[in-house]
Amino acid sequence: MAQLMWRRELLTQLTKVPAKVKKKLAELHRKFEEDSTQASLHLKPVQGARDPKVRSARVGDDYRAIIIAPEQGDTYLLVHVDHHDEAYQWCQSKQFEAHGALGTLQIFDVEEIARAVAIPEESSAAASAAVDTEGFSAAYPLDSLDDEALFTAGIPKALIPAVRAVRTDDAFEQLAEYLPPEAAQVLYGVVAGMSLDQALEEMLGALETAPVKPAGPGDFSHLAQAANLDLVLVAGEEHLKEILSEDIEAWRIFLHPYQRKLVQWDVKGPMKIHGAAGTGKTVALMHRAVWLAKQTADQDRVLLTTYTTNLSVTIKALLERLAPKAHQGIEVTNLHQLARTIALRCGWRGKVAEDADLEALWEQVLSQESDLAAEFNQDFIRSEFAEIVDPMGIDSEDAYLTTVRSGRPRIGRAQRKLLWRLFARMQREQAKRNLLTFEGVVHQARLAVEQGQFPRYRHVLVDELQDFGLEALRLIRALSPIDEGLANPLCVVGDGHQRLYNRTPVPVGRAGIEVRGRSRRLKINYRTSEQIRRWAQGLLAGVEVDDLDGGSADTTGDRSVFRGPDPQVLTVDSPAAAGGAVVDWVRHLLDCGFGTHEICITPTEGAVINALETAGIPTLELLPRQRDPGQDEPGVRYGTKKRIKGLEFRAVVLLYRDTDAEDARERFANYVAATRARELLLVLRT
Ligand SMILES: Nc1ncnc2c1ncn2[C@@H]1O[C@H](COP(=O)(O)OP(=O)(O)OP(=O)(O)O)[C@@H](O)[C@H]1O
Repeated sequence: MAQLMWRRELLTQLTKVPAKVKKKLAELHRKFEEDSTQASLHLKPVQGARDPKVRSARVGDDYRAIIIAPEQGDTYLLVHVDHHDEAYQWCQSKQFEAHGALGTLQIFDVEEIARAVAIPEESSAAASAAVDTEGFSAAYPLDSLDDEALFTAGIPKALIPAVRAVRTDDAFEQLAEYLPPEAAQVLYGVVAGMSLDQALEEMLGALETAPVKPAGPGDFSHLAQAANLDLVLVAGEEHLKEILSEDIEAWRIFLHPYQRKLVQWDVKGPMKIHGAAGTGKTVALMHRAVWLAKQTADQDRVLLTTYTTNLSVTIKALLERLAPKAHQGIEVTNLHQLARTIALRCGWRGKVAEDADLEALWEQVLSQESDLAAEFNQDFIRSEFAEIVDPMGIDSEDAYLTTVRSGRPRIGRAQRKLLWRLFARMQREQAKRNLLTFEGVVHQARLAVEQGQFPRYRHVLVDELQDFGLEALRLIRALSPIDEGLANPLCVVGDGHQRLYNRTPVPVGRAGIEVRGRSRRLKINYRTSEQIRRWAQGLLAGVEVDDLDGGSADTTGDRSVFRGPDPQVLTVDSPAAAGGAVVDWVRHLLDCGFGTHEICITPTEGAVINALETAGIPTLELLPRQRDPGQDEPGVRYGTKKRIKGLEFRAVVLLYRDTDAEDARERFANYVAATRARELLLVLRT
């Protein structure tokens, strides 16, 4: 039986073609599955096409589908649909080849590249290759790769001379636009200083299986197993219907090969995925949850937990779309909800302390122990409790004396002993009133699970791990079957650049979650333009960012899949001036066709919101525990930087105070805020 693989870009084209054409495409697909002889399918060679494998099929009076017929095997590729003339024009000078080293499909146009960048004569390229491989000149990082290495990196043979001619970053950036995307990614890694092997592993995620190599450039039979960025094998009628439906988003069906490998990585112990904002971590985690749920017995439970409520609400809705059936087997919640449920089910009957409760207790404790308290700054006492004692579940002097307090001001043993008296008193006062902080509830839940009062899950998956404190890590460890030796017990995902709540990085290893050898980093940004990604990354220049397990996060080779305008940075001298600038900008965006729901302002600033309302532009506050209603409810969104975490918008206004640069926490928050923007970012400095 023949197979027909579909190219990702068809999805965007499908939104523009009439329903009749989509129906014809579905018929064509079915015919392939039934009988692929070219006579029955009426595939016609395209006159004058550079690549002899190009065929066209009629899908409506004036519409043609472009199909690539294999030279070996029985896998065909549906690569384009358009009006007759445009479709023929599109495929005229392109080549379609299965790459001999990577095993992926590559589409390239030598003529187009020659028009855009100068390609040297074969002979001079060969001469320069000979010089470089003998090590005489290594002026540009790519010089270290000879022709064979460039081929191994995924460059089609016909494009090797063009790559060899590159001598500067600008020339490389220009050429990279035209290279097959996976090859461009590998070369970006090399240009950033990686060895070829490293770049192949880091950028394409070679985990353990080598790609299946095609018998020749016209053999597409192994493409389904290759690290293709943009081909999908349609699996059955339902899948086809889904692809042809209006609202299919690319993330639901096209995973980056690295994401795909992580989704289906069968591991013996806990695993970790990290990566900067927008690199598709949540998408990979959701697909993994579905993959696990589909192979789990009915009685076994799968847990997916986040730190913030808003992200868990968003994930729940996305999972329903991703897997209408399998999502029912996945429990989605956030850490505090989870901990509270466990604690309540296990008999805890207390109350979670509000900020006001804690404030009143601190005042009491500090006045009762005024001599002791006078030895320290009061803010220091409270923050030491909130950031160290409470989240780490410290309940004895010994534990406090020996705890690691990374990121906190240094204090000696004698000072710790004095401080402990205050903390112990605070804990006693809480216990008397049956009050627990959120961290305290997490601690109770952890104890209950460890004592066997609450059943474990078969698979546990965690997002926003950077905000989990030590007790929270211990809780998720206890909830997963790590100690039972079962496969895929726990998958944790996070990003040290986005730590907003838990100030002190806690390596997962400290909670007994051993991920060595099972940790991978995603590098390709799908959300944000390259310009916004770089600007946001610049906000954290000089800040040490951790990899969630005691190492540092390496952003070498990080890239966005698309480019856009530079962020606009304006200085304003008052909130009223900021309001005026925002109104002008939003009006301009609305004129360009943006919906109000696609624009977001952060943090909340009354003068700006009033200015919009006064100008007749509706606004909508992003609320806790609620999903963004999307286009159903118009209004320019606004909310705190914490609230918009986990969301994304076409355009974002970031109200930036220059003093933010002095506070590491604000720098992280600004990074999170800026990386919510997909296309446009306006930064208003005050
Ligand atoms: N393979 C993919 N194809 C297309 N789009 C993708 C893919 N993977 C992720 N995306 C899109 O990229 C955006 C970011 O993805 P996701 O939210 O998973 O990233 P993240 O790493 O969890 O981000 P953050 O840490 O900033 O919250 C989303 O719009 C998502 O739909």
